[in-house]
Amino acid sequence: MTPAARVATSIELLDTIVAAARGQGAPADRILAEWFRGNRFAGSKDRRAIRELVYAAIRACGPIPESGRAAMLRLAEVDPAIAPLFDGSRYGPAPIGEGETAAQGGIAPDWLTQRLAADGIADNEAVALLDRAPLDLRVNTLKSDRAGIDLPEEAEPTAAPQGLRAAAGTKVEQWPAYREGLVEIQDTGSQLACLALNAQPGETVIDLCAGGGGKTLALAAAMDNLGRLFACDTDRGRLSKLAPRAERAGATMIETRLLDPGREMEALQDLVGQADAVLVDAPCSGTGTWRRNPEARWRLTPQSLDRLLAMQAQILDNAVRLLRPGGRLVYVVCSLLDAEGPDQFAALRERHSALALRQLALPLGRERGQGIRLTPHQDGTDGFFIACAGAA
Ligand SMILES: C[S@@+](CC[C@H](N)C(=O)[O-])C[C@H]1O[C@@H](n2cnc3c(N)ncnc32)[C@H](O)[C@@H]1O
Repeated sequence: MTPAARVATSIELLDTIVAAARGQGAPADRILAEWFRGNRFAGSKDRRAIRELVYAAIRACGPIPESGRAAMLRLAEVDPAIAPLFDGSRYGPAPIGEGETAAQGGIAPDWLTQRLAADGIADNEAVALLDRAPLDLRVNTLKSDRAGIDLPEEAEPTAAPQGLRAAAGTKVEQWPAYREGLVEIQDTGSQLACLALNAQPGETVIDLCAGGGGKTLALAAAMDNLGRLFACDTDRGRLSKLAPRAERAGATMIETRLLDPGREMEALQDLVGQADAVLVDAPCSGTGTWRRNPEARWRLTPQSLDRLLAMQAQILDNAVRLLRPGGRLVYVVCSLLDAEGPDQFAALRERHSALALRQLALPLGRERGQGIRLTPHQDGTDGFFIACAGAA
């Protein structure tokens, strides 16, 4: 493909991505993967270039753009290599018309940019939300450890006890160490969220929003496969990804529980008052993960945020019921909005006055409200809020 044809294709893909974001359709990654599958004439260099262009254009727009072309014109404003490719060539985009307008730049839709700024995420902190994420790994202590592992490529230790950072684009999935479960791909912030729970061998631990089990696997390693570890989620598809991952990681102790939304406690009755520790990695707006998922900022609305806030409060109340006396709860969101983090946690402690604040000692992050905030700018991790409370 010519460079101009790649731009034209990227514009078409951006049209699909914008429509999907408006209608809560497929994520950008899936749209790209499907296009690549159906258009084999695009070689690996074309695919890489198109992916780069599409994501650069998504990052360059703040609010959702009118069209793929407007998004690409916005990229042309910040990348001088793009405008000359609007050359009207056979497979290229039409020349830029006089007075044709580009999409608006910025960090996010205006309402969201303002909310983040009010919550202390402005200037460099805001810009860093759209950086490219590094590739972080966690060495699985069920099979190896950071000091002893032999990897095919360089990786620097991170602040997480078993964390390593590889060069972006490293094909970790092709490493024998990955296929054999010695390393997992996991952001340093996620690793620290697991560390905050301080899960110990022999304990009863509940990962209440386990999803595909990224954090569950880290908890199983911390517990050395000893004790009881429950991975719960309302999403059957996500939860079903855990079994093969657990097998690869040698995590043999995990029991999964599929929960019915709105009736979660029915599947958890036998665990009421039993847990030494509950991790609530709650569904959230994901404002801290835009580095990986920049088009997510076009999907969030004030209404969907309100729904998430209600869901988080409900899940936290469920978590409290699972704690044994003296048990602990760690609340995690990969969001930098105070409403989802510090305010949600403070409201939990107001509803349950017997919950005592537990201080966290993490190697990264700064205090925010009653917990710790990690940010891409300050900590080089995804954005997180993490807090811990203990039952009387
Ligand atoms: C942030 S994700 C979890 C990610 C996961 N812990 C990991 O590390 O990969 C939040 C999860 O909460 C789940 N969820 C949504 N509503 C829930 C509910 N009422 N109870 C439990 N889990 C719920 C979602 O399906 C989603 O998988």
